[in-house]
Amino acid sequence: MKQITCIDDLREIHQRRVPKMFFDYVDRGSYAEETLRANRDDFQDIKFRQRILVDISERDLSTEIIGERAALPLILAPVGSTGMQYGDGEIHACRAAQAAGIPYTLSTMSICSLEDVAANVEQPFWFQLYVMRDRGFVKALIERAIAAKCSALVLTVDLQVIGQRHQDIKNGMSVPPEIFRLKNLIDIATKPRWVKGILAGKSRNFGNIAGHLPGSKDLGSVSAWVASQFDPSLNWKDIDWIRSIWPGKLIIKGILDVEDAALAVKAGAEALVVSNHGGRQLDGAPSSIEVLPDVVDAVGDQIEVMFDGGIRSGQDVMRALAMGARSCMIGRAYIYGLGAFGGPGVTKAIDIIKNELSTTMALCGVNSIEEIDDHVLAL
Ligand SMILES: Cc1cc2nc3c(=O)[nH]c(=O)nc-3n(C[C@H](O)[C@H](O)[C@H](O)COP(=O)(O)O)c2cc1C
Ligand SMILES: CCCCCCCCCCC(=O)C(=O)O
Repeated sequence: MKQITCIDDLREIHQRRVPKMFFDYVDRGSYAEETLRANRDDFQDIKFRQRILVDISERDLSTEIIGERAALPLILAPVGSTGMQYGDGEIHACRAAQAAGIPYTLSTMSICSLEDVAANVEQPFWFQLYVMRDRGFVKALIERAIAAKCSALVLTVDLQVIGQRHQDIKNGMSVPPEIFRLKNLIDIATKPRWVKGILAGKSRNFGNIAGHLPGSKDLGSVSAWVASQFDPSLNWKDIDWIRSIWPGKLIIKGILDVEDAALAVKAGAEALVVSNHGGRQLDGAPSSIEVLPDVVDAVGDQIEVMFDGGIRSGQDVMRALAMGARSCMIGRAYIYGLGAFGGPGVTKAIDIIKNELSTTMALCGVNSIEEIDDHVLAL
């Protein structure tokens, strides 16, 4: 892996090794992908102030994330269908995160179930919740997260309807995926490593939501399935209901508006994630980094503000921290590593970002995460 020097290298290998329908599901965004592009482009407008002759010999990248010590200000974001990128992908990713000393978030839409992951890792992980129409099922799901000793609940609030991903429709990325389409079969035949990895995995279907998947005869579009299952009536009052079941830390993910940020504070969440779902939902929404400073100004002293969207380097993490985020989630960056090499690829992605962050801190003359604020930026 010596030749791999950046997240883009992992992306390239992921693209070569994983069938196109699964790679595109990760890589692409919704509609015209304006927000997907903005997430990346807007980072590039943020420039650093180089500082020299500062003693930067003792740099410390550790920090606190919702009251727990973490080796880095980094969290692996919830990513649905991770186990389709690499067999038992959720377990590999969670192990890599824990070895690196950072939190891992298991998606409701994971392939490995809560129980599979809990049985195969050593420390608690976070669970991400989608609220479905069947509230009895949602309650049971939260209770499963409690039984699995999850240490935080991440409630995702920006996907009660799904933004259309054109490429997924063209590729037959339906529920379940149309792998038996001739084009997909031919593609899969050229990806023996992926097949081997998938066959080595034990989990094959969406482990958390068994009973809510369509039968093979009702094969349908992702949007039709989401419309039939996800609860579009979800609103702020439901937070109390979730709180009545979940006694632990609650993080609200998918905030892009200062008024919503204030409501998240009022709802008593421990943290919020400024996120546009990686440009996969409301196309035409601003990039996450564009709205971050306003959210931090409005609520940053009342709630822990986390950030995601477009992070592909330690420089991007530094930019988000400088703009007021306390920690960052990464989605595609670690999935590219997983698709390329399994667990070691996730470790590689985390290491790349860690080393880039460390070097960027040094060149900006800072020694600790707590020291990072807008003084590191050339404004
Ligand atoms: C393939 C894929 C699947 C995702 N699935 C989920 C999910 O199940 N739950 C969720 O809250 N967010 C999900 N997200 C959004 C991520 O948690 C995160 O917000 C996003 O990936 C951040 O942008 P980035 O990929 O540019 O880092 C998904 C993202 C990707 C790329
Ligand atoms: C077979 C394709 C799986 C589709 C699952 C659809 C649900 C979407 C939830 C995952 C997610 O958040 C995302 O951005 O994708």
